[in-house]
Amino acid sequence: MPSRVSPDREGLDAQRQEVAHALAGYLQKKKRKPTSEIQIYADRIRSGEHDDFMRQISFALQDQSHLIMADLGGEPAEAQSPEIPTLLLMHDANVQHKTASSRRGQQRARQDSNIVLAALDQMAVSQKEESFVTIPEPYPPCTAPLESLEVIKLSQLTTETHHRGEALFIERIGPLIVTSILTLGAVKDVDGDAEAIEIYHADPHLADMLPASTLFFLKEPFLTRGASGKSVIRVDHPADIVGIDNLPKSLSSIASDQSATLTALEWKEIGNGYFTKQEYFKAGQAYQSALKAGAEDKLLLDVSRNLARVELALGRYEKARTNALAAISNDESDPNLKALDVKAYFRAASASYQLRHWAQCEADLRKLLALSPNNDDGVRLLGRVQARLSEQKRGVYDFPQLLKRLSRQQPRVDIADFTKRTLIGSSKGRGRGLFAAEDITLGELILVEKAFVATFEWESTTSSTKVYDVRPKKFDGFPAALWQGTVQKLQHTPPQTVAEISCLTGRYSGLGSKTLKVDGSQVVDAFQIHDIIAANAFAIPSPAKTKRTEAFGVMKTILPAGADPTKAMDIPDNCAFFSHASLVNHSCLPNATRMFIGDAMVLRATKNIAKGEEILHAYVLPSFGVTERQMRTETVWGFRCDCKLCEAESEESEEVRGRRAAAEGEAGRLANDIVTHLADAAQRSNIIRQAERLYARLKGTFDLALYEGLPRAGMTPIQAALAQVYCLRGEQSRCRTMIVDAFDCLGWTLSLHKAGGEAGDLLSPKAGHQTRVCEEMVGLLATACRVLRESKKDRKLAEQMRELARTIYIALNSVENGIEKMDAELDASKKTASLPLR
Ligand SMILES: C[S@@+](CC[C@H](N)C(=O)[O-])C[C@H]1O[C@@H](n2cnc3c(N)ncnc32)[C@H](O)[C@@H]1O
Repeated sequence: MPSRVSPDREGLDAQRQEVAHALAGYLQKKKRKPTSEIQIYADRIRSGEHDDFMRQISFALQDQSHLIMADLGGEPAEAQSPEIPTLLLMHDANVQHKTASSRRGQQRARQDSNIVLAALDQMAVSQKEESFVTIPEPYPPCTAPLESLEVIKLSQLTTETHHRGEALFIERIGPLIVTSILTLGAVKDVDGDAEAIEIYHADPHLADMLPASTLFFLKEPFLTRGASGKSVIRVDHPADIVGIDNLPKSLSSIASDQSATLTALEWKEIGNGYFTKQEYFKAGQAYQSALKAGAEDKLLLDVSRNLARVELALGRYEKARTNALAAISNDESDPNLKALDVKAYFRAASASYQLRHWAQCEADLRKLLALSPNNDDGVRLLGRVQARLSEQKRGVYDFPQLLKRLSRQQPRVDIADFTKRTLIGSSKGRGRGLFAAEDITLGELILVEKAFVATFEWESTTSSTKVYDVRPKKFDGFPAALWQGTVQKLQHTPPQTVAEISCLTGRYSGLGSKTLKVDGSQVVDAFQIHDIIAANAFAIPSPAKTKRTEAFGVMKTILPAGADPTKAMDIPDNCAFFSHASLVNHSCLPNATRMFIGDAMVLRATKNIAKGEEILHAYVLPSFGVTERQMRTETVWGFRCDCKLCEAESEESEEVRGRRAAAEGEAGRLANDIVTHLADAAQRSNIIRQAERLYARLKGTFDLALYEGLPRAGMTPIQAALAQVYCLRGEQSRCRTMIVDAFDCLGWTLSLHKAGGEAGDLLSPKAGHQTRVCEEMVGLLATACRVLRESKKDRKLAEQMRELARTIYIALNSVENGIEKMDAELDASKKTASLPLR
């Protein structure tokens, strides 16, 4: 039985049998009589139905299926298949979705508030138990102003219908229950008819925005089956909810409540009371009411300044800046007003800093310091913003210091982006891409970017959530907190940034890059953001892992997020997404490599890149075989790579690829043993001969004409191990030959004959194809340095190898931390030192 399932049609029949067999085997092993549903499910697989998620079932099972199969053959199986329950959930979700769709357009039954409220708790429990959310067929947010919609009652709603051109005017009743990324509640209309409501990506202050008994509008409502299987009104787009605070003038009579009876001063006092209690949302509402009540002159300035402070606390930086500027009197004759202007400028500057508008922040601070040159807060913030401006301009960062400051409490960095070395352009067959705006040398920074949103597993219980997506009928893990955080942040983001992010690739294009403010809210299409995240999110290591770069060894590059199709639910819990870096396209022969420091991505050149060349990194590591690489890129990102490496590998027969995979596995294991016990291995000729035979066997699997100029990465571990052994045995010539050969296999020409002008001159990419640098190169160069030091005339060359190793180390790690270990080992006893090359 093959351990990997090939996705082509031909193999499907055999796979179907295998999966059905595996499922039956699993049940047999568990001595469980198949429930009728499982039986039906297995039968359907067997008979060829369900082809659409056949592949997923295979993927889900493939890791376990060999164990299950072994079990059927009488071998004791160690693991049980955790995927079976997932398969069954997927099956249920499918059935429920089909049932719901068949009810489209049916009349809704009238319900009493008590019935709906009684069901609410039960709905929350079942949602928690199942703990997955369904993504329906995407539908757009309402872009029509409220005034243009016809108000309807709950009784007019029909099932599985989007009520376009209509709006509900409803009252919230009972509690709001937050489960994963959705908030459950209940509403009733003027007739006392009630219904449950499910709000996705709700504003974190929803309970304050819509306290119980508050009336609000819901634009273009959608009645559907909820997560619990019961009927609910589902709200996916936050802007579809319009509170009566936000009503357009023509409808404002609805909101004529007690706000008219209090004075602006009274509202300000109420706001201050809330502010003292740190109830910022309510404080903000009270200050808004003070403005509506006609605050004037000094009161207007005070309220605006206070509102700016509240908006800063709520993370609504654009509004914070607008209010701070509205609070400036420009009256320098009155020392009190002047002092208050200093405060307002500081709030404006703080908002600009958070918006990452560095030049604007500096300008705000200059105005502040003109009024009060020694203002401590102003001077301090000016220092920070000048550091950001310098990072943005020069791309100089104190990476070791940034790493040192990272912790679970502080996983984000305070830095500016450095993107000016790249330009957005069109990449043939790949959509948009990033291109070098100037020549970039191996090891240099290409870009540094802080994530638009980053989420860390310990910050949220919903960092990843199981999701059933009705479009591909796919049940998978999804970085739900990142999705929710992004939808929420976009509500309060300047339109230009919203447009930039909305331009990113996603299967469903929704509103595209159109930015719209309707009824006081930024309209964000939650489904569009879902698909953008699916195609553009990156998995990021936790700070603890990032700090491991301080040890000698190169941090593992982690694949971009998006469910790995070979492992359902295998999604990383720390995720981020970047507006600029997301534009980098894939190649198995990349010229860039990335690493993360907290929530920042650092992209470096792994070869010399000429101005105008496209920047490419590997979404999937080239060390996977071509079948696996293409299956991954197709499933997650919807494209098939057509690089030279994929082309060459595709031309090879299955037999050759299989032979190579087997030899690579054996060679990798032996190389690992050798470098772990290097001194011992160097003494044992039989091990050396075995390694040499394996090396030759592996080499023999490559057709050199087909691989002309292309890397053969699988050879590196055994070559590196042999180079070290030769070095330790004093076999200088063989060691040099092996190192040069190893570089050749990686796609580089390394000159080990005479010192060049610069260390970099000794290494050049082979003609024809792009190449990449990898961690093993550092070890190979260190071995080269050691072997060259043995000969007096090669001392200069030895030091150049060391320098080259350092350049590559930094290209891969971004920090020098840890390289000193290599230096120390090189300087220690020449004979006994061993380098950790793994
Ligand atoms: C992270 S985005 C990269 C930016 C994207 N090209 C754009 O225009 O927004 C990933 C998407 O780019 C495209 N892409 C990336 N690398 C590609 C490649 N080697 N060949 C074809 N399409 C590619 C695919 O559409 C993929 O889903």
